[in-house]
Amino acid sequence: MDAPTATPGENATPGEGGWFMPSQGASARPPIGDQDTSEASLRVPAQRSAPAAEEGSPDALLIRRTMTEIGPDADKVTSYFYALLFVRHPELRSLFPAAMDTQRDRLLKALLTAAEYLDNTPVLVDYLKSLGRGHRKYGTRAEHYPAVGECLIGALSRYATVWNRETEAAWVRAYTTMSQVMIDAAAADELRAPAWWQAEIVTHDLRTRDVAILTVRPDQPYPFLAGQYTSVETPWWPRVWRHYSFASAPRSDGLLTFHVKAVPAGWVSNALVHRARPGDVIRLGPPAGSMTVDHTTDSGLLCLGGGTGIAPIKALVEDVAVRGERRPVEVFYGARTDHDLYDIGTMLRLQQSHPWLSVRPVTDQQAHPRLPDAIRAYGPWAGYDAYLSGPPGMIRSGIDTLRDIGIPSHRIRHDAVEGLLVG
Ligand SMILES: NC(=O)C1=CN([C@@H]2O[C@H](COP(=O)(O)OP(=O)(O)OC[C@H]3O[C@@H](n4cnc5c(N)ncnc54)[C@H](O)[C@@H]3O)[C@@H](O)[C@H]2O)C=CC1
Repeated sequence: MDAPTATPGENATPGEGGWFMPSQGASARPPIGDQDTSEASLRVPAQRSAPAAEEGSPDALLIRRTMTEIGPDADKVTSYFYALLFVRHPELRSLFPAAMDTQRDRLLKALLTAAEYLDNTPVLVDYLKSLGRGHRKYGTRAEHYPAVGECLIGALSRYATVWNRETEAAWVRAYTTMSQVMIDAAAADELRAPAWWQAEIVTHDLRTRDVAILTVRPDQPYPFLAGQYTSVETPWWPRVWRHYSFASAPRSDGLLTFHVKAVPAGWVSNALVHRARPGDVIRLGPPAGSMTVDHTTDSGLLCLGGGTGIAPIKALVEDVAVRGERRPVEVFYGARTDHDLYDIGTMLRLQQSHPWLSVRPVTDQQAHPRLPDAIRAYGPWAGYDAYLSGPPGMIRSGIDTLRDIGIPSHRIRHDAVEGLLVG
């Protein structure tokens, strides 16, 4: 779930949620969890404030009212939805992971996103197109959408306080329109890209006890932009997908790099860090995300990368270097301790090669994060575009700090953080 945000990481980047979304993940990613949380959470249209409850088209008001009503029963609605789906359409069960526990909150998150942006067509359409393309890797087909819609409405109608013909009609209209955008986007994507890529692990470099840098070779060309992320499925957890940002700009040899941190309950991350070896083959979904460099300007880039969040920041730096641009790029690389600065050597080498780049490591002091605040000691930052990547808390406080020092919201880019979406 990726959206138009100018503000996401299992190094994971923020998360993908779906109407119909076979992926697991604890909540709130991006931290969203496996970091599972991590990955899940971040990807949503961030940086826009939610409309006031009373604003909007009649359908949007009805849909938001249902969402508010079912809020306290969100878990029950989701469980009931999947129960209906698998009883009425048992053929769809195989599209989902064996363990559904972590999958369940995805549906509601996607609904919340859609409900929030119902009247913001460009945002919603971009979001749904990305979702539609991303669903191809699950084996989702056009004929599955009506089945999902029927069970969704069955679950909502059971738990909404007010459910009448008007409410149902609003949901049917909204679901029909939205699912058609997803179906069309998937069909268009089918003409130009595979549903997924196989990628062989060529190197596996364990940098700390729990962070590994993996380089993989896709089986066919994999077009993407620096700053984007993809979803990854390992052979050990079929149909469980997690998001990871690309840690390099596109390379002439076609190889892709990921930084992965194993986190408690992070199935995919743990497998990638502790089990994966060169020769193993993983699957990749399509690229997504809008935290990319605007090459139509020469503004400076102020980049904050926390922990494995340094991965897409490194890709952005490489992107600027490849283009031969000489715009100032200032990177603040945050970590809990010096030991956690697992890629500082690479960043300092980049700094040595590029006079326009400065890299400043920032470590916590007595367990207190110093990352967003550290930028106050430098600057001025007028004229800079800001890029944030790391844990959700860092992104949130980074946004506050950046706004506080006068960087307007439209110049702050990051993958989506779940909390920002609903908040
Ligand atoms: N595109 C993205 O946004 C990406 C996000 N990530 C996410 O980054 C995270 C990395 O995890 P770790 O390496 O364990 O990071 P970590 O928990 O060790 O923290 C990294 C840095 O962020 C700071 N930080 C953490 N929480 C903060 C808060 N509430 N306020 C201010 N600063 C805070 C820490 O002080 C440290 O400098 C994961 O959640 C991962 O999903 C990873 C890759 C890409």
